[in-house]
Amino acid sequence: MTTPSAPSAPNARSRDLTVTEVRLTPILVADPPLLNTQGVHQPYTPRLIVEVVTADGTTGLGETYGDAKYLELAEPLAGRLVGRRADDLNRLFTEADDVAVDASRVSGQVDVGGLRGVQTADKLRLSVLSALEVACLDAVGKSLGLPVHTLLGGKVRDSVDFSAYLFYKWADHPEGVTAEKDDWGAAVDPAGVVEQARRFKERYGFTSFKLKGGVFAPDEEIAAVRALAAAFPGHPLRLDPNGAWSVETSLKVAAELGDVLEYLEDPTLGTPGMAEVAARTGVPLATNMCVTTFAEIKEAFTRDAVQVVLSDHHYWGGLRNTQQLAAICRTFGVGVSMHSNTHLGISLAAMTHVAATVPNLHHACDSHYPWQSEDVLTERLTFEGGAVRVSDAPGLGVELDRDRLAFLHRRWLDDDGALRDRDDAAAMRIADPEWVTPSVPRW
Ligand SMILES: O=C([O-])C(=O)C[C@H](O)[C@@H](O)C(=O)[O-]
Ligand SMILES: [Mg+2]
Repeated sequence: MTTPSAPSAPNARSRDLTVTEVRLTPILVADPPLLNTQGVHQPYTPRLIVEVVTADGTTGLGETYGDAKYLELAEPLAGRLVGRRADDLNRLFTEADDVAVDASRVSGQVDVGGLRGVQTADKLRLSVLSALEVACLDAVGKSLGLPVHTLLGGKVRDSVDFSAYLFYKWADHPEGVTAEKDDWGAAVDPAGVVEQARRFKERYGFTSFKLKGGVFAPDEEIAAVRALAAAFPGHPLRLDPNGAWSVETSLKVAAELGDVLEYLEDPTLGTPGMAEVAARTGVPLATNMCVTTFAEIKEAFTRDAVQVVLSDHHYWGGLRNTQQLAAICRTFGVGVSMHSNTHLGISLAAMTHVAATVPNLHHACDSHYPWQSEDVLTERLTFEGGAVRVSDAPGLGVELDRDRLAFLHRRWLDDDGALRDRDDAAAMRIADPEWVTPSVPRW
């Protein structure tokens, strides 16, 4: 018997995954005047771009929130990564618990900008670690010639469905505010929402629609969803007022729209309220506000408060935690979908890789990406038939455009600090000086 000759051993240097440098670049990216229950999006929103460089010369990319509270943590957490291998992630996450979080950043209350549930020290750390994890996985994948989904155990689908994320919006940011012009026009009534949906479908092929609600009185939003149902019969529809309604209002909306909604998202704030609504309606409830940490799962699932959890690798702490969340949901018979804040192509690529590995992802994912005219990639990701193809290229399969990154970083440097923290209520006060974040329930 002949012994097959051993495959040539990889050049050890070419596989040295020791992290030698982590580059953190805060940027400001253009954002249209999208309305939500707290106010309106700023003309530019902060994001943080992370580059992890390994000793073999590979650079991995990650992206997360860019507000000051995340930047403060990014430096010390990145420091923990330098000198460690990029595939030594479990220990990084464990040791990250020692990194102190400024107590003034942790209110224990619902996040003021971004509507992502309660603020905790752990969640702040995880929001930064997620970008480090994604950048490490990108670097490891590039170095080994493997796509990120393979590092996560392999894809179970070749493309990931996304839904159109409809917003009430103004045509322009308030007069006098420096902003990029967008070509979507205004959407402040049912006809405007239907027109926006039509354009989403034409441009990207989306076949399901989510309307961000909590902006107008519930009857107006019910009328908008009814108009969508009439214009797009049979298309899954969702409405998300970010907890702006009382239990009784939630039940009224559920009764009126029950025949056309795929699910109602965070109609009311908090697990007890969601549980009460869920007990009194057959319409499935989804959340990215009352289940946003592992600690919140037990109460919500045992009370049957939510039927779908919208995962988000940013605040859940990365792609592997997203898989763990999906496994817990599967155990409890709870559905999984995906939440999105304003994000760029690095995050869309990361979302697509992890979504491709989750067997029980039965709903189209949210993505703000179509609203972002700017990116830091050499090539934008595209939606075809409402879906993003899962890349089989090494790592995430995306490439950084350094000139674009430098341009968007320059914008951040030039800002006087007014835009470096997302604050939708402050942005609204420019148009309406009397505006205060509405107390909930608003209706
Ligand atoms: O599903 C959600 O709740 C969101 O996407 C929250 C976001 O912050 C959205 O409301 C926004 O960007 O205005
Ligand atoms: Mg939501």
